[in-house]
Amino acid sequence: MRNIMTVSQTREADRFTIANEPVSTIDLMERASQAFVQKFISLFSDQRISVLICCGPGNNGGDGLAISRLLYEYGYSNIRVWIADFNGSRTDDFKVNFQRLSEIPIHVNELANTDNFEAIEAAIVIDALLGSGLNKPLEGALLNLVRHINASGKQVISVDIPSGMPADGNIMVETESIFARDVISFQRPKLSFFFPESAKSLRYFHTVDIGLDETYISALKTDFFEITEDDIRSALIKRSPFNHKGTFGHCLIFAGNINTMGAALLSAEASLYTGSGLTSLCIPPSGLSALNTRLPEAMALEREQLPSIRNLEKYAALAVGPGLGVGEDEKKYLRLLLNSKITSTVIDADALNILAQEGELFEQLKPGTIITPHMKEFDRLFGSSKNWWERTAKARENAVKRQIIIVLKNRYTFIAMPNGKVIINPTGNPGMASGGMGDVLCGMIGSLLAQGYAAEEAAMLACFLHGKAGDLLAEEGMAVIPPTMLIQKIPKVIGDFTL
Ligand SMILES: NC(=O)C1=CN([C@@H]2O[C@H](COP(=O)(O)OP(=O)(O)OC[C@H]3O[C@@H](n4cnc5c(N)ncnc54)[C@H](OP(=O)(O)O)[C@@H]3O)[C@@H](O)[C@H]2O)[C@H](O)CC1
Ligand SMILES: [K+]
Repeated sequence: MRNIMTVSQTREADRFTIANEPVSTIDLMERASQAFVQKFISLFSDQRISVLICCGPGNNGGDGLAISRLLYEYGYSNIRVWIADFNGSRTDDFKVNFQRLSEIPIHVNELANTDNFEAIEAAIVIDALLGSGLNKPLEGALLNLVRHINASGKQVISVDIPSGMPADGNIMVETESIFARDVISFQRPKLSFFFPESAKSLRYFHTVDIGLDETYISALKTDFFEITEDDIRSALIKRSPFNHKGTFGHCLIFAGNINTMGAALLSAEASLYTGSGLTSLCIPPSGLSALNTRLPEAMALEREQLPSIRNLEKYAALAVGPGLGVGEDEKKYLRLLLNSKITSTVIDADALNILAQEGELFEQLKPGTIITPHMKEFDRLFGSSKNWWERTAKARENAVKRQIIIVLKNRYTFIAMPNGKVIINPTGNPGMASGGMGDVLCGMIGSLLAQGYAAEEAAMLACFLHGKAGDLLAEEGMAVIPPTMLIQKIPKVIGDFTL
């Protein structure tokens, strides 16, 4: 896991690195600027491109000045610099870089404290106005400059973070900032980049290593972690020669209704392709011929038969909810299943909507149960929130209080764990935004639970592999990814990490 630092922890890591490496602050700034420039060159290799670098008075601006000099040294000659120093005091390292820049022929314009800014001619704007030192919302001339840059329609590349964007996740609806196409962020992504409200401030982010002490950083106590490929490699168990279908468990999926049988089929197919030894799908009779035709590997269990089954614990895991409906029969059977001896459970979609209506059933969830709400389902369960920061806080609080795992689905899914940590899944892409993707995820989680993975691991693995399968398809040129196509990719993704 890669821990995500807060701004104050980044400052601590700075201080530790400066004292212990040791390295001077000005050399660290140079290193950060070099790292930025290397990434910039990989994005824009044409040295004739015109670049305007907008610098504030702090160290973010100091980076901007160093970046201007370095770009010039790398052959980018069409460079101009604007300094927006409206009332802030210049930091020492800003002053050093200002002096260094004066020794090379780059046009520097110190902007007056006014709202009258000249038109931006350059093709690219590098935004080094404010970084992680932001301590209040933008206002006055600086806010107008930010609006002027945004209105120019030019491609903006931000240094460390879009100016005006708070870094630690609590982004208010009214927050205004630079809108950057790319952000080149130092050492770690900022927590805010993973929150949906970040969409108004940036499109892509890249993280560059500036040589802060990693041993120190990984020992910092943080609440948010990002899943890495190494985590997946070490968590996924390789199959052994003497394994048999019994080794990989039996997943029972309770899903589907007359008009939403497809959701049940998607979950069952995802369970099969994720590797459970056996998959049974519990559906109404109207879905039986579809199941037998489409998924010969899966077994059918008619819904009405549920009460007569004495040994439900033969199912190693239970996945409930996709396309289920919220009628009285569904409520009755859901209650029966959640009260059964099956201990590994994932609850999705309509089963969550039933829980939102049946408070006492929700209160009785077994420890280690996984719930997978999207935003609307989450708000139905836990009440509305004014922003994602508040919603995430509620997810953490409830995961701890109820000792359950809450998979709060989004572009970057947040997995709130019973120990209070939030695990962020980095995989996935906009091509996956279609109905049915959640049903696939639910089937994958059920399958991993059936195979014996602990609930925390099953949630983390399923989210990562699900997004990764989508990413592989995107790399193959798929702009739109139908869930059935994603399912086909799951065995390959698992193979990439285990074979
Ligand atoms: N380890 C690293 O990641 C490194 C990062 N570097 C770069 O340093 C910046 C952070 O630099 P810092 O000087 O701390 O802060 P900023 O440049 O972001 O801000 C400067 C000052 O601006 C004032 N401020 C804050 N909010 C506003 C606002 N809304 N409007 C106007 N002015 C504002 C504030 O000063 P005050 O006097 O108001 O307190 C800030 O202090 C980081 O982002 C990186 O780019 C290093 O270069 C290398 C190591
Ligand atoms: K910035």
